[in-house]
Amino acid sequence: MTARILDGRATATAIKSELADRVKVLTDRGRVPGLATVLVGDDPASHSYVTGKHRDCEQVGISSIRKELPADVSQADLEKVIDELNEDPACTGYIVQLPLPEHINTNAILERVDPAKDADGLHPTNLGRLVLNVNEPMTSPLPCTPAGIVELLERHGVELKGKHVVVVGRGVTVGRPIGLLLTRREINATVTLAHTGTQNLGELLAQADVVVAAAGRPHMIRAEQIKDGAVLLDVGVSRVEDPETGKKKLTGDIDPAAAQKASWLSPNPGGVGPMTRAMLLVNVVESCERAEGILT
Ligand SMILES: Nc1nc(=O)c2c([nH]1)NC[C@@H]1CN(c3ccc(C(=O)N[C@@H](CCC(=O)O)C(=O)O)cc3)C=[N+]21
Repeated sequence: MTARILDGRATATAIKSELADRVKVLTDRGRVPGLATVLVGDDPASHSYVTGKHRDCEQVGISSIRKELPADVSQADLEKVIDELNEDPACTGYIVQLPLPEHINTNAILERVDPAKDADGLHPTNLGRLVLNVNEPMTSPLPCTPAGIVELLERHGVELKGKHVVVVGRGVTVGRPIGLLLTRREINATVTLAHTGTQNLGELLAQADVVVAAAGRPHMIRAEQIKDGAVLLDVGVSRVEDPETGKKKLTGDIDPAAAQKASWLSPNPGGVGPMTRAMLLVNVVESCERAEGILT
């Protein structure tokens, strides 16, 4: 068997075209959604991610604001930028690109973001609402990657009800929050959260109907570890040197050979990455709709 592809690019394109219609409704009412990005330092990967987000915005009619700060920016100066965005009516949602430099207190920055403008869904208030299940129906943003994974599976008709999902990775953006979403009653999956300290990962993977690989370890999930017909989502990315060309290339957490055994595969690139970006746009549009009283 060769896995069918969970096509994140095509799905993100479909979501963007739906969003363009909703953006038009807002714009016609005189309210243009605006995404701001805050980028600290000059990491080329972060730059290219942020550029992609601005391109997405343009495609759906969302205006965008780009703030760039030097790598040695002080905590106070970065907080000033956050305060300005919280006040700026042209910015209806924003993200602070992670990771931030070591000298910055990242949690203090994330907490300073106005929860109503939190396009990442990573503000403690919004994560707390996710735990409390109060963001049904949609009273606050969801974290983009978990929401993107659920949307990608739903739009391909992959059933999660009663399934055992093994999540590998405990990061704040994916591993920790995704179980909260997948175990909601309307989705009803069973979730195991594994990480680099898990001793019996092999046993867990052998039982997994769905594997969410989000550890950031190149090709750590191998074909022989997974069940025949498992659904695989390759979320982690690393930049590793290609031994043939000597160039750095993007590598996921799942060994490509595993695709032969899987029923569905979300590839990397082309899977969850574009979905994450699409859900960021969803969060920006919804925060604007909420402010207009269109979404309750
Ligand atoms: N505050 C914050 N929010 C984030 O959402 C956030 C962040 N910080 N820091 C970094 C990670 C990483 N991330 C990606 C999103 C999309 C792709 C993506 O679309 N990738 C394309 C390939 C892009 C390429 O070729 O470079 C794909 O998977 O097909 C990748 C990575 C969001 N992140």
